[in-house]
Formats: sequence, C-alpha cells, structure tokens
Amino acid sequence: MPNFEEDDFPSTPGKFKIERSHHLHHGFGRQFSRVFSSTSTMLIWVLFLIALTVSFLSFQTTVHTGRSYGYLSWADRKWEREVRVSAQIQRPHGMSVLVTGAAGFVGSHVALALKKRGDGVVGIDNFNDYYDPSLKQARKAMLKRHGIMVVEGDINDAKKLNKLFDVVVFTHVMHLAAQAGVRYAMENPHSYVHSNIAGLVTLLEVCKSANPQPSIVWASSSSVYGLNDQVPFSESDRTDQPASLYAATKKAGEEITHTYNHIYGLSITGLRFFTVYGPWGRPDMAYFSFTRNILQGKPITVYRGKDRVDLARDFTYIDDIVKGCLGSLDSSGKSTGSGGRKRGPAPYRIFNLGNTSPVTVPNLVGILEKHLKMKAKKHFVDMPGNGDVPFTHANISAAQNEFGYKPTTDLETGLKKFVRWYLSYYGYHGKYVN
Ligand SMILES: O=C(O)[C@H]1O[C@H](OP(=O)(O)OP(=O)(O)OC[C@H]2O[C@@H](n3ccc(=O)[nH]c3=O)[C@H](O)[C@@H]2O)[C@H](O)[C@@H](O)[C@@H]1O
Repeated sequence: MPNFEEDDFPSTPGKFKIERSHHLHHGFGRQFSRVFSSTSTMLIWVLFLIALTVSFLSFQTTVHTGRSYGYLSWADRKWEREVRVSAQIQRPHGMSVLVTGAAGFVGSHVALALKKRGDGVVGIDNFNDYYDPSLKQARKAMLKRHGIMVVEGDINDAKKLNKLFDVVVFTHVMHLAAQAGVRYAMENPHSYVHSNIAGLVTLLEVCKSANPQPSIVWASSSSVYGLNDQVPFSESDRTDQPASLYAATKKAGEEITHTYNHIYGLSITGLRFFTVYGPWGRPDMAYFSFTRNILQGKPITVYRGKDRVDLARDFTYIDDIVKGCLGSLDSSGKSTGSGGRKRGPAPYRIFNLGNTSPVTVPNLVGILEKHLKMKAKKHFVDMPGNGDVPFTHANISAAQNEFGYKPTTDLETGLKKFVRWYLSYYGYHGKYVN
C-alpha cells in the first residue's frame, strides 16, 4: 500500500499549512533573536528562514501530489498502474468513470454494470462504520474480482482526489458517496454535513478544476420532497420543506451543484432515488433489518402514521436504479468549462428514479414473511417525529422521456432476489444470522 493511502488529511487543508509555517517561524525566530543583536543581521536571517520554509513546503507538496520531479516510489507507481488498468476503457466510445461510494450499495452495483459493458471504472470509498464495514469490504472484493479498483479515501480529501485526476482522465463522475439514512441524522448530524455538504463541495472543486472537466451524475434523494403532498411527486413540486437534516443536506446538494453548473459549466445530473433495495443492500434499511430480525425470531418495529394510517414507500429495485444511473451518464452531455472557467452553458438536470407503485410497510413485511416462510413479531408504534415522511410516490415521466427509464421489478420479485442473496451471503441454514 502506498503512503498516501494511509495519510491523515486535513479537512480544511489551508489551516494545516498555516499552522505549520506559523510554528516554524516562531520557534526559530525566538532562538535567533537571542543570538543576533543587530537588526539587519536579524532581518537577513528571517528572510533566509522564510525562503527555506517556503521551499521546504513546496518540495513537500510536490512529493505528495506527485505532479512532477519523478519522486514517485515504486509503491506509488504500482498503485498508479492499478488505477490506470482499472480505468481502461474496453469498448468504442466508452467512458472512464470515477465512482464515489463504490463500496456502498448503489455504488458497487453501478460500478460493476459499467465495467461489464466495457467502461473504465475507478472507485473511491472511505469504508466508514455507519454500518458493518465487512459488508463494504466484501463488495470491494467482489469488484476486485471484476477488475475494479476501489481506493480507500474520503471525498473531503482533495489531495487524493486530485491525485486520481492526475492519473486518469475521467470523462464522468458518478457521485454516490454520502451519509445516508433519514433517522440517524438526529444522532449524528455532523456526519451529514461532513459528507453531503463539505465532501460534495470538495469533489466539485476538484471536478471544476480538472481539464477536461468530467460530467457529474450524483445521488439526491426522494426525501427532498419532505412534507410535499402532491401525488405523485414531480421534479417541479416544492422541495423547500425538508423533514430531516438528511433531506436538507440533499436539497442543499441540489443547490450547490446548481451553482457549480452556473459558474463553472459543469454538467450536472441529480437523481432522486426512492427507497432503493436489493441484494448487497444497506443493513440500516427497514427491509434488511426486518429480514435479519425475522430470521432471528426477534421483534420488528413497524411505524404507523397519523390516525394509524400505514406508511408507504415507492420501493425501487436496485437493477432498475442501475439502469437509471447508466441512462443518466449516457445522456449527461459535456461540461463546458476548462481551467476552472466556464466556456458556455452546460446541462443541469434533476430526475426522479422511483418505481411508481408505493407499497405499505405492513405489506412489505407480509412479502418478507412469505419469502422467509416465517412469521414476524410485529410491534406497531406511532411514527416518532424523527424525520420520517408518511409516503413517497414518484412520477418518473421526465427520466422516461429523457433516457427511456422504465422500472420493471415489483416489490414481490425484488424481495425474493434479496432474500435469496441474504440467505446465501450470511450462510443461513437455520443457525445464527449476523
Ligand atoms: O428514498 C429515499 O430518499 C431514502 O430512502 C431510504 O429511506 P426510507 O424510505 O426512510 O427507508 P427505510 O429506512 O428502509 O424505511 C422504510 C419505511 O419503513 C419504516 N420503518 C423503518 C424502520 C423501522 O424499524 N420500522 C419502520 O416501520 C419507515 O418509517 C419507512 O416508512 C434510505 O434509507 C435513504 O437513504 C434514502 O435517501
């Protein structure tokens, strides 16, 4: 593993450098003032030290970014070669895609689908422990078997992102790294700001400066509709009443990406995913945790809305979402900027990617019971005021018109595939399931 894989990185890079030079100047300054009494000698020494510090820092930067001087170690070269091989395009007019959050649920599926059709893919993921990191490692291993490299790194790490852009000319970025989960935002609000706001801005800064600029497709969320009660949800509906901090950060992402499109000419497509589920899914989501609890004979909590109305979601199967992501990448159009400057207008698009047929949570449980051949111990609880919304329902005509998006998997079929994967992945033969 090369050094920069393990490097600590400052979340505010400028601050790191300032503190460092500040320390050097003051420490040495005090010592020399004792030795030299003459002001002019002192001045010469101070200037000399400043020059020395500046050249030291620029030398450090050069070594770290590897942009020149050939200071790359053997390990760095090997790493670069792996990145290049992973990014190699294997079909005419193919693309080279940086997939952020590639060890995540949607990221791993999209990365694999791109690779399978001959596109070049490099992944990046921070492997955080929001849910079991061993599942992320297993997805990474699965991708590796298909020739896809997933670099360990955070999207707040501009240095690492720049390095990747130095090694590969990415035509597209599929940005799926995020802090997901609606209810967890009350427990750990700052993780949402860190990934969904700060990380997004860092990534956009790198993309806007890249030459050529990539086109960007990224994951927004159905949660931006918040308390909207127009049904089904259309892209032109209100999205200014978020019900959770998660939703607010996704909505902010839509506004932030708009400014980068407007100022720098980045081609941007935001996808509002509707409760995506399927094999290799996220253990924090209801369908996944319900399955685990049912198999272990543990109770599940089923939330109910006002007046005991069942909650409903427009559950969307992963393969349909993958088709939507690929369709978005293929139709994204080019960014127009270069050298950090806009050269003309670039596309800015937002699409719902849902299934168009909401299912209630009790019905979801019923389908799981059928596939698992076990009864759930259901505890009905009034929906706590923790960011949930009563229902979601997508109008998908915009995505349909633009790139032929057409979901084909109903919840019954999709959950059957999920359950089959779950039982096989966790080696479930009637014994303890992790
Ligand atoms: O569509 C989206 O934008 C969002 O979809 C999901 O969020 P959510 O729909 O809340 O998905 P789950 O956490 O799986 O919940 C599904 C339903 O089950 C209910 N639920 C959840 C957990 C539980 O223990 N009991 C329960 O009844 C929820 O209230 C909700 O109605 C994802 O977790 C978000 O990351 C994503 O952005």
